Amino acid sequence: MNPTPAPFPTTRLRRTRSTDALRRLTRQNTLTVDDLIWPIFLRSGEGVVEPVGSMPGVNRLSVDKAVEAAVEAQALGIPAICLFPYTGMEDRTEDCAEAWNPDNLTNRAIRAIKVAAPDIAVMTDIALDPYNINGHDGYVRDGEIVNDETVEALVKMALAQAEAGANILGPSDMMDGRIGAIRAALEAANHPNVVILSYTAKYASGFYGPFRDAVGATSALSGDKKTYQMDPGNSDEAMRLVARDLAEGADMVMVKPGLPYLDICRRVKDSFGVPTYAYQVSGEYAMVQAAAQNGWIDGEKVMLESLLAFKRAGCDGILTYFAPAVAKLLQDS
Ligand SMILES: NCc1[nH]cc(CCC(=O)O)c1CC(=O)O
Repeated sequence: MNPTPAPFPTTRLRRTRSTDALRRLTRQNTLTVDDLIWPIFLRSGEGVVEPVGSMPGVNRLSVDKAVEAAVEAQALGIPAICLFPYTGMEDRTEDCAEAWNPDNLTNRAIRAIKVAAPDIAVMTDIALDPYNINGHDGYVRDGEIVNDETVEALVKMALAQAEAGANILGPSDMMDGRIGAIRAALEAANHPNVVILSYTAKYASGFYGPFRDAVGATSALSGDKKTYQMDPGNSDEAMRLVARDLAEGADMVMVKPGLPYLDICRRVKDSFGVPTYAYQVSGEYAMVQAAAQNGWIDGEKVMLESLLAFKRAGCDGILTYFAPAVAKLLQDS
């Protein structure tokens, strides 16, 4: 379809923009609370709400406070919450065994949230970085991030999370073959309905900086993640990754970071037509908040506009630290 507008003044494209009613009537994309996944940070302790310096408005929460957040999110109509543990050096070992401890921070939080807010979908992160002595998402052997051995550990981590009651597993590690291995293990362990939202096109990005502060990974990480996360120059490779992950049993796919990679979101949606998500990551959030705090932009407007952009680019939903703020705004409007 390629409509040819009649010449001016028969066609005046401003006509349909001239009133709020007409603008609403002709709007193609809208943002709703159903589009939101809220990432939260967990930490040990009780009654703890600890601000993350580089992410104004975001806190690390002890399990009891995370439960309160989940109850609030459920009441706001947010469909899913995503859990990330803050860990210190004492939680990190060479074998990363804490990652599949049934009583680790994430697994305790999943169980508590499923009791208090049973209707909200609980999503998790699968990667070894919170528990790895060197901060990498996979095992490091002689300076190399090894693939296959890491996948075996990721499967154990995934099963422990499914066992705790997680609804959506989010492998964020970018190892090859992990989706198929996790899917087979879930089927074998009688978890047929656990969803895999694969971090499929995850780029080696500078936009993850504040997140690494939030989870305590900044000082732990040695080197960079370029041998497993994608090169920001690539686009075709993302299509091959999506095809691969779908073939291995992913139910939903993700592009990450968000705004700088909207072209990838659009290509994925057009090429595959599958449930497609974007992660508006910590650095994107921090940029908006910092500029808003300085009075340089209208934070609320930019928040809504940036999230609507994901819908326009074809995304079915967005992981965003703005989720509760947006949900409240949408409720009031
Ligand atoms: N596997 C770790 C992980 N899971 C989500 C994020 C980033 C999220 C954000 O920046 O908001 C990262 C960081 C990384 O890969 O170093």
